[in-house]
Amino acid sequence: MNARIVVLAGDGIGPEVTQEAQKVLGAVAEKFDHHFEFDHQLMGGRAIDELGTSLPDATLEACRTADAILLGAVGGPKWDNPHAPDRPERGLLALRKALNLFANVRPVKVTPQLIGASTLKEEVLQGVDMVVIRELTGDAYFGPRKEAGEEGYEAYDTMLYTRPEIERVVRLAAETAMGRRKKLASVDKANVLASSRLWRRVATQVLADYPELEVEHVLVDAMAMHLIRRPASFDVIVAGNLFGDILTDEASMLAGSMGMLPSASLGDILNAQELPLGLYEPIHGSAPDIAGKNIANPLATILSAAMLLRHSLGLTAEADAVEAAVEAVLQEGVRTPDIAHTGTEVVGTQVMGDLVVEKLLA
Ligand SMILES: NC(=O)c1ccc[n+]([C@@H]2O[C@H](COP(=O)([O-])OP(=O)(O)OC[C@H]3O[C@@H](n4cnc5c(N)ncnc54)[C@H](O)[C@@H]3O)[C@@H](O)[C@H]2O)c1
Ligand SMILES: CC(C)[C@H](C(=O)O)[C@@H](O)C(=O)O
Ligand SMILES: [Mg+2]
Repeated sequence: MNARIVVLAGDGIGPEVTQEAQKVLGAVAEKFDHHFEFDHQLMGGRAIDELGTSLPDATLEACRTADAILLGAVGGPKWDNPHAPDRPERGLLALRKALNLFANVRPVKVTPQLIGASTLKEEVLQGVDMVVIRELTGDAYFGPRKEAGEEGYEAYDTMLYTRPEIERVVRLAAETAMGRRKKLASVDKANVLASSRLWRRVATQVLADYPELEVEHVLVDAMAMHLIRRPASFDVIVAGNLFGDILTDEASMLAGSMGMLPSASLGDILNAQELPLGLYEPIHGSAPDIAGKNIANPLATILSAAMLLRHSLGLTAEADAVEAAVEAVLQEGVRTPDIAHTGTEVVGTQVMGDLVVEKLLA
């Protein structure tokens, strides 16, 4: 097949990890006889530096017309000035919103080979295999906001959800659970927040259509605890934008590192007539502390590329092959520093990418 993949490398380790994912996608094209065009576009901090805006019009247009989008990460201390007119992260939020990518799918799977990389006990990690579906275009991220300004007294961000916003993401989570172990946990803070009470009411109504599902409503603070106490008991978790953001960084440590969790940001896939345009990105950020050192773990981005193959290009065998190649490399005890433990061989970002390619082409 022919596909145009927009690559938004971004800032910090973004270019380092997307380079490895592109290498792997190139190997997929070679092995399976596809033609992928990689269309590099500016977004985030570099776009502010070069074009004065975090999401240039040309980038948005290239994304809209692409078959899929692969993103590294944006942001960093260079652009942290609170008085600057634009921020790298704003471009990412604007892109998600413009493409109506309301569901951020974040699978959390503990590979047996990585249990040693975690600080948690083996019996807690055994069998962890969940999908967190994070709502991505609502909540405090997009509600009415007031910045304080230099001498400002107050500032606020409003947690705003509407019924349709909750309905569509909960339905997507329910359908996902129906195709898995039929368990769904919906996260909210309904004991305190009005938006969460609406979330719980709407979720309950939607889930009435799925009597086969085993449903639990969990308060977000308790969820933070349950995630490390009984992670294997979760199948699909659905949460609002902010709670989902925080809980998945926590959940990444079940898998061993932030460098292991991929994600797919999708729109209305339940009613789609054709393969959906999606944005695929690791859940981690631009990791300024390790940028430019060739030590970042590229696997989250490589696994995001596998999700891209599966969801936006419909290439299931190819996606499986990438995931199998990653597993094979881990099986051999090769690790980037973030997931290294006793008895493993430590390699850099580029060698990790090369080894995945090698396994893929073997
Ligand atoms: N999607 C995105 O573009 C995205 C996501 C999260 C954060 N950010 C931005 O990134 C910047 C840095 O944020 P942060 O430091 O809080 O979070 P971060 O995710 O960049 O880093 C947190 C910690 O995890 C480590 N880490 C992250 N990815 C790694 C990888 N692939 N391999 C090995 N270690 C890895 C980092 O070294 C750091 O110690 C901020 O500007 C933030 O807004 C962007
Ligand atoms: C950088 C930031 C806007 C982003 C978010 O909060 O959505 C990040 O943390 C993520 O998880 O993708
Ligand atoms: Mg995050």
